[in-house]
Amino acid sequence: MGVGKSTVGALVAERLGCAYRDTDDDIVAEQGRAIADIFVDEGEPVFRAIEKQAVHKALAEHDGVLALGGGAILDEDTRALLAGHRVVYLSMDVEEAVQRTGLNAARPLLAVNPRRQWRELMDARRHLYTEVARAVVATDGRTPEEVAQAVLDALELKEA
Ligand SMILES: Nc1ncnc2c1ncn2[C@@H]1O[C@H](COP(=O)(O)OP(=O)(O)OP(=O)(O)O)[C@@H](O)[C@H]1O
Ligand SMILES: O=C(O)C1=C[C@@H](O)[C@@H](O)[C@H](O)C1
Ligand SMILES: [Mg+2]
Repeated sequence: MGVGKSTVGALVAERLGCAYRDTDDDIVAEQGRAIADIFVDEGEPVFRAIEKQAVHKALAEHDGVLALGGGAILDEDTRALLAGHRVVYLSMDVEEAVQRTGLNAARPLLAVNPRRQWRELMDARRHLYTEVARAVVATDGRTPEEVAQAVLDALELKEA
């Protein structure tokens, strides 16, 4: 969460000359409300069901760079579907995470105690991110442009 999936995803797409899409944006557009509102109104399980559908739709329709929501990999079917794709896990340490996300209420799962909640989430998820990833790219101390270049290098892709 807040590692730069949207920022870096858009930059990578620009460099490759392909389309960029973000499943969080798809969900907001389709639902006509913010992600935080879906969490508050209906709870996380309903959000995850909406997210699963959005990710599967985007993977079927879209050809280019796709940024996923941070929790999309919690779903087993989604992880199986991702196995056929060049998945990049962007990583960062907790201090960088707190700096990038702050106390931003738009990220409901970090709204109360960001440092502790981020650590707990990562302890529960790290193995899943690693499992689906073809490449792991550390983002700490790197600008978004440097991260985008590291992604292209890790996937052995050339700029268009
Ligand atoms: N490499 C970087 N260095 C410093 N700041 C960054 C970097 N990448 C992104 N940021 C900043 O961190 C914040 C989060 O970035 P972004 O929204 O792209 O993350 P995200 O992974 O898409 O988050 P979410 O999980 O909420 O979708 C933004 O303010 C962005 O400008
Ligand atoms: O990591 C997560 O669980 C989330 C990440 C965001 O991209 C959003 O999908 C939402 O805030 C949940
Ligand atoms: Mg994002």
